[in-house]
Amino acid sequence: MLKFFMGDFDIGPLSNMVTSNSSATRASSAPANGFQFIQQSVDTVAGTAIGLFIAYSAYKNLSEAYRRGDPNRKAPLPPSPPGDFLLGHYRHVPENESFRKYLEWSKKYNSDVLYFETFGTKWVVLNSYEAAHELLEKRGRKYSDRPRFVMFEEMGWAPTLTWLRWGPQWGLHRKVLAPPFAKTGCVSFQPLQRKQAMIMCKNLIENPEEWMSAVTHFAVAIMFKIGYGIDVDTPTDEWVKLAAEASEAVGKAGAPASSIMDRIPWTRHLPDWLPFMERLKYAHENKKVIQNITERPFNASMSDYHERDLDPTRKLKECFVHRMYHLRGEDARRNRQNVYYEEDIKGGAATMLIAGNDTTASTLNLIILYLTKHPRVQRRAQAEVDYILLTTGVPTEPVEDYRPSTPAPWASSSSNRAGIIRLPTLEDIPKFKYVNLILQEVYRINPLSPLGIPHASVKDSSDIDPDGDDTYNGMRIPCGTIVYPNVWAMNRDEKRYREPERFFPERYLPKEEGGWGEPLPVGNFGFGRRVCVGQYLAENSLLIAIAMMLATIEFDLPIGPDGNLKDFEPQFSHKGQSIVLPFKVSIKPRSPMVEELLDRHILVAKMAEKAAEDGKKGGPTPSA
Ligand code: HEM
Repeated sequence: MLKFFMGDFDIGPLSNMVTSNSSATRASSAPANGFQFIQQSVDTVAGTAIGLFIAYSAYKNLSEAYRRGDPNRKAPLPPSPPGDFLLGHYRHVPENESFRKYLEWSKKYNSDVLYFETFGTKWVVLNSYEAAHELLEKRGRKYSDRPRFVMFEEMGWAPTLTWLRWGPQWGLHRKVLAPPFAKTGCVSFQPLQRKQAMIMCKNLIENPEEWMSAVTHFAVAIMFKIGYGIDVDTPTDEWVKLAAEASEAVGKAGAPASSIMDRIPWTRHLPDWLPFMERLKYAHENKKVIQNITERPFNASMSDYHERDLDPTRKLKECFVHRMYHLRGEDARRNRQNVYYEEDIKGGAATMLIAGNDTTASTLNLIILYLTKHPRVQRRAQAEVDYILLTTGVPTEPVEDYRPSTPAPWASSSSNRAGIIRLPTLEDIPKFKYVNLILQEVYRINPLSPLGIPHASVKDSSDIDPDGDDTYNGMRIPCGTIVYPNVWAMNRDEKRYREPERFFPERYLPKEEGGWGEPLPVGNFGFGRRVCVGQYLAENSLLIAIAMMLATIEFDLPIGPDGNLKDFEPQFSHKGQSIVLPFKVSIKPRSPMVEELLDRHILVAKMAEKAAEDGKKGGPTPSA
């Protein structure tokens, strides 16, 4: 039976079935001896098969009619590859790297929008920027829902903005979380980001073997401070471990809303030891990790809050949890209704942590990979940083080497040819044009969420169709369909990008500056009304971190056993997020001076932070 449901549907000639059906009718009235029992069983199976065949034919005819676009019916569905009876496309969409398969089908069926269905769960994949822009951005209100993330529910998530369905609770969370991370709002976090960037560079230089921990620490320390007011001092801190475990649990959970539980929700009640329920087992095994990351930092932050609230000499921290509790207290004092419950505060802080730390760290890992593998790009970016640090101006033409007259070869001990005497600041960031192009090229070639986080369509007051179905380029998108933007495919679209597999940051420069004038990549932070809340915060973190690394560090290929530089083929994981797996890299300070420079600046930054925190008691400022 199982094989029947899972396998391709093939029921045999119709004449056999008619015969079997009539014998089924006869057998039902016959006395049951051994032989008749067998015959009865055979007939029952045959009868069931006929019933299923009729149901299947009806299903097929109906869906064919939809596909053809019967003029009396609605527009046809977008094209889709053949599927199985009942299970539809479930078995046909690969669990790993499905974004590649979707692009392949998009070319095969010559359509940028593809349609899939499993047990009544419908989804479309948008393989072009044009489709994503039209549906998710221009018709954003209709496409701002999320599907139910049944697997994540099984993992035990508190209400988090990322997974919330479209509605008042989503609106409330977004209203609270978005303003502090808006372009202007997140300026207040910049001193913290710069301090952590300097600490990261120092850790990279001191312990190059553990370079990935230094990067993780950078991202975790920022999010813990912003969310909970907790200082995460070193890469070996227990909070880093906790955050890394949670990131791994989410990262390996598979693409959001793609498990069998998401497609067929009742399967969540099946035993998790069944062979096809591995992802349910995974959800159960990782429940504790999700519980830890949601509860433990929150409890620590709350006990700090209560201590400070009772002590008139101490100021509350400028963090999300303290700010939200302070506002709750204010509401209570003024007899105002408070709509943000403790669960919401807990969920909001956990959202920031999970959505913000791993994404930033994984992007930095990719940056280090591409800088290491492309020394020409690294040299050009360093030249830009050197120029800006020394002249405080912006290069008027491409700087390949800030001191072209110095004949030192790249990767020599004298790589700090410009002899920098200061470190990048946040005011410098807008001037780092080439550094920003490197970041854009990393977004394009390796989007962290190749299929984004799925949206879903809802009924909208502007709908023409009474069922809330929508039409795009003559194709019908039924109401309630899950929508995946294939960001990976969009950023490899040959109509937009020449040689899409090549890492070439100059492609975005205008033609008169020697570039190809190509558009910046799209979709790395999502689309429309669900676009990433933390985009500006993340970009500020990334740009100051990259600039700080370029100013102080030289990345090179690792040294092989023969003493020469050894090139390598990076390995990636595409389970959930697309990340690069650990690799070896040679990390050296650009000059002995940079370590001292880092030490001095870190000390100054810590003192400034302490002074701000020890200010007189009062609630956190509204922008915190
Ligand atoms: C490089 C870093 C990051 C990347 C690549 C990234 C990517 C994304 C993507 C693809 C989405 C889905 C958007 C959509 O559905 O259309 C998203 C949503 C979200 N991101 Fe980020 N993100 C990053 C950093 C951050 C940070 C630092 C925060 C912290 C505040 C954050 C908070 C969120 C939240 C709360 C959502 C859900 C928004 C909603 O559903 O309404 N992200 N992000």
